[in-house]
Amino acid sequence: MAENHHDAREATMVGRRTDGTLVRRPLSPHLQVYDMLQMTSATSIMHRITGSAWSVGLAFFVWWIVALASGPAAYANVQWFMGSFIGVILLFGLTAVVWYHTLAGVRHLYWDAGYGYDIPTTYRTGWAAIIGTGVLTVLTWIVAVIAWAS
Ligand code: HEM
Repeated sequence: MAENHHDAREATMVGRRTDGTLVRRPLSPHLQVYDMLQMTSATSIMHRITGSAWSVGLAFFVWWIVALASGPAAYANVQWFMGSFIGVILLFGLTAVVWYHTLAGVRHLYWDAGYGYDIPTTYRTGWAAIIGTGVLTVLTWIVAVIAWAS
């Protein structure tokens, strides 16, 4: 496995000068030189995915607001969909998406202030964002269900 990575890297490091002679030039590391998904890359990828998912989720929010202004029939459609099995799964997923993106965003603010760049801290804050997402998502739904039932 390690040898394959080495070969791939060697291959990309060889280039040609304008006179045709070979030259070995340094390139910044790319995907093929990493052994596995690490906390740094995994949390970064999830931040971008949740940012995109949040943008899509906003379309549902707009649907809800427009329906609210359009009258009872339009609003009933939204209520029906959001209360369906798929609607509830979607809203639950969106809750997790929004919490993760926000917590990872706060992690960025911490970095922007100049802290938390060492590997152990990166792992601690990464786990905090992941576990925090689970806890806050469940708490949000407990509060929502209590509010709905009362
Ligand atoms: C309506 C709410 C939001 C939407 C739709 C949204 C969407 C996005 C998207 C699509 C990206 C990826 C951009 C890219 O990779 O080119 C992104 C990145 C980012 N978001 Fe959000 N976001 C929202 C709220 C927030 C909040 C509340 C925070 C902070 C608490 C935040 C912090 C960040 C940061 C720091 C990045 C850059 C991450 C990086 O450089 O790797 N976002 N957002």
